[in-house]
Amino acid sequence: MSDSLERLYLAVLAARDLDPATSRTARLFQRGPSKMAKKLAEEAIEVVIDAVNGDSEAVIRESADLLYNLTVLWASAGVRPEDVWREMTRREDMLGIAEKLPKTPAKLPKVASPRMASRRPIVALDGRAARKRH
Ligand SMILES: N=c1c2ncn([C@@H]3O[C@H](COP(=O)(O)OP(=O)(O)OP(=O)(O)O)[C@@H](O)[C@H]3O)c2ncn1[C@@H]1O[C@H](COP(=O)(O)O)[C@@H](O)[C@H]1O
Repeated sequence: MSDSLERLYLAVLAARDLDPATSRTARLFQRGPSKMAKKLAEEAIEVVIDAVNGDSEAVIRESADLLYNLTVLWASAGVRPEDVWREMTRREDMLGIAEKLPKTPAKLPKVASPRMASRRPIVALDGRAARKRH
């Protein structure tokens, strides 16, 4: 799946400077991040509605639209797909599955995953402490 997203991301980058009259992506870049964010939020809501209605075919279609709008917003924010994969790997190493880190270090597993055992321990900071570090 990441290959498809990476190909889409490159296509979005290539379309950014096309004619907004014929390219939806160029039009989104012309209208800016707030329009991109609005479209992404709309797609997320469409996925939610279709999932609640049990319409899995619609969930598939709207999820593809959601991922498209997400890659457009990534490109606009200067985020690359590999940046997101790296964060997901970091979480997977920390917790065994790619999920959000607990807010407090106390909830982190005592024993890191085998992959982490050989690495320098990552200390997960709560939001305040992390902000202070930068
Ligand atoms: N992968 C996509 C892609 N997925 C979804 N969409 C667009 O996103 C829309 C889904 O959003 P909506 O449901 O809001 O559709 P809509 O109601 O027509 O949108 P609005 O009228 O609200 O703007 C679809 O109708 C598609 O036009 C995409 N548009 C472009 N791409 C790819 O992006 C690249 C650049 O294409 P252009 O933007 O056409 O240059 C190419 O590789 C394309 O394949």
